[in-house]
Amino acid sequence: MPELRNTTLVDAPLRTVAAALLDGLLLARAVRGLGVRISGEPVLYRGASLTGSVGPVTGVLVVTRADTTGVSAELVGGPLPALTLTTDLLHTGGGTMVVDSVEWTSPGGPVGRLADVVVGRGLALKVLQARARALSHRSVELLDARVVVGAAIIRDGLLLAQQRAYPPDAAGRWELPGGRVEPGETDHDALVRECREELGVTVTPDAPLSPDVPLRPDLLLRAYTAHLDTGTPTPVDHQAVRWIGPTELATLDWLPADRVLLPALHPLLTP
Ligand SMILES: Nc1nc2c([nH]c(=O)n2[C@H]2C[C@H](O)[C@@H](COP(=O)(O)OP(=O)(O)OP(=O)(O)O)O2)c(=O)[nH]1
Repeated sequence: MPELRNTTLVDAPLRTVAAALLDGLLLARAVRGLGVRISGEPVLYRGASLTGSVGPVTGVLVVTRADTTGVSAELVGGPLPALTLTTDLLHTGGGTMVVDSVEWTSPGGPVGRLADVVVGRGLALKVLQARARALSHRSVELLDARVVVGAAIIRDGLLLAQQRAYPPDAAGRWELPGGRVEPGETDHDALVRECREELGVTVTPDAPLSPDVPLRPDLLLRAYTAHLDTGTPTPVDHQAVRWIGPTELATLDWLPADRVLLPALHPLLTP
């Protein structure tokens, strides 16, 4: 199976580069001008799909891994050969090493193999290099982003989720309790304050749950696991709050960014 690799050193911590990698529009922006069109969701999560086309040929890439170690995606269906795109992140003393690799099956026959070498490899390398440049740029942008903290409060194997009441495009969708970190606050301070204001409860935050998730150019979501110390969660500005189990987790209409958190949340819940 032919394979192509591209390695880039990004001058940002692994946590920031992992977040930039989850930007669903990064690849689409990177390949503009290369004759490749990509569309998809604003954020990459396990199970998300991206549609790519080169000329009249279209394929669907499905994300199979999106966590702090990197992202993988596989091309499914369509007339194109089987293709796997893998990006691994490695912490180094001088930044984050990004190792991209693409593996694919060659089309059959001598003409197919020639097209593979001339067209396939050339295009794949250009796409990888353009994506690596876009990733560096997005990582540097995210270094200055404001942080929205989210609390994954688990009790008796259930997760506390809250349902937004506004704005109209988010109303009815589910999220974790939390909000923006104010200047001078730590992430933990902000989580404790937001849970008191939004739900009337006292919580103790613990460790980060998953990679940071990019929300906007200058905003990212950072989720922490947390314990409920005192109080009964009562919605103040939200439509509802609910304790949910592992089965319900996948069926709720979450905000898009929260879909990234589901694989990390699932093992913490018990039926
Ligand atoms: N608290 C919280 N916010 C989330 C989650 N996922 C997610 O995309 N967000 C978004 C929704 C909001 O746009 C932003 C939180 O900002 P905020 O606490 O100031 O809420 P807000 O509605 O007043 O903010 P805004 O969008 O009106 O600027 O983060 C989540 O799980 N918890």
